[in-house]
Amino acid sequence: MDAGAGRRTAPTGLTRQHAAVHPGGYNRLMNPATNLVLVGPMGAGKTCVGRWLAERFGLRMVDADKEIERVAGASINTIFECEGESGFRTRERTTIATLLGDDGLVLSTGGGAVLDADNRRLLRERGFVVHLHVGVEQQLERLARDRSRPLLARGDREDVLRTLAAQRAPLYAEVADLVFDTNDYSSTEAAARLAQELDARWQRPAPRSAADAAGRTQTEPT
Ligand SMILES: Nc1ncnc2c1ncn2[C@@H]1O[C@H](COP(=O)(O)OP(=O)(O)OP(=O)(O)O)[C@@H](O)[C@H]1O
Ligand SMILES: O=C(O)C1=C[C@@H](O)[C@@H](O)[C@H](O)C1
Ligand SMILES: [Mg+2]
Repeated sequence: MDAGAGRRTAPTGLTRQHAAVHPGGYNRLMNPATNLVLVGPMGAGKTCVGRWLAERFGLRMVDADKEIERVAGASINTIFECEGESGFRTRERTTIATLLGDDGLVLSTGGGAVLDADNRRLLRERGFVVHLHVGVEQQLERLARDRSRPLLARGDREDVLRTLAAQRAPLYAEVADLVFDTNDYSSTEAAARLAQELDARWQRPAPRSAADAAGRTQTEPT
């Protein structure tokens, strides 16, 4: 379900920028990370918008949830059943740390990745972090037919989503360099508008040359 499902007419677009100074000393507005990290609630579009942005910016798309499933050889539902949420969170922490060892990524995180303080620190250190926002009403529409998110099976969906939103809002705010509200856009519109914002605001370094990537300087003999 996509293509503008449940859109309202008034475009709200952007957003807010986070003017905090990074622990490393530089202003977050000039954060020169080579990785783009997407955080936000379930159904914000981290996975589908991430794919589009990776293509647009020539980056490698990685999705933490999918990587966890690949490594475990099991679905997120099964991991929750067998190991509980805490087992899933342990896997999530390891996976994010491993993935962020690399450069030139779009990393789409799971909705609860920000719960862990080590994850929050690493996301900020290793990426330009975009908080994709979505409100609970839109989440309910976008995820109406979804059965792959175990937290949504824990009770009344709206109650669950409102509780998670209240708990997590300060954590998303803590890590975000940029906040982008997706409520009024289809996933492709959101991706295109966010890409424009990133062109203006993300001071990403030039891509490494093939020689750099291979660990040589250009003057060395081949
Ligand atoms: N802007 C949008 N408008 C309408 N539908 C959308 C939008 N963004 C995402 N969707 C739809 O919502 C569903 C969930 O999207 P997606 O999987 O990208 O969310 P997510 O942020 O990655 O969630 P999670 O945290 O659970 O991984 C998909 O069916 C997707 O097509
Ligand atoms: O919001 C959450 O805590 C989750 C979101 C999904 O992306 C998955 O990571 C998992 O279903 C948990
Ligand atoms: Mg996702």
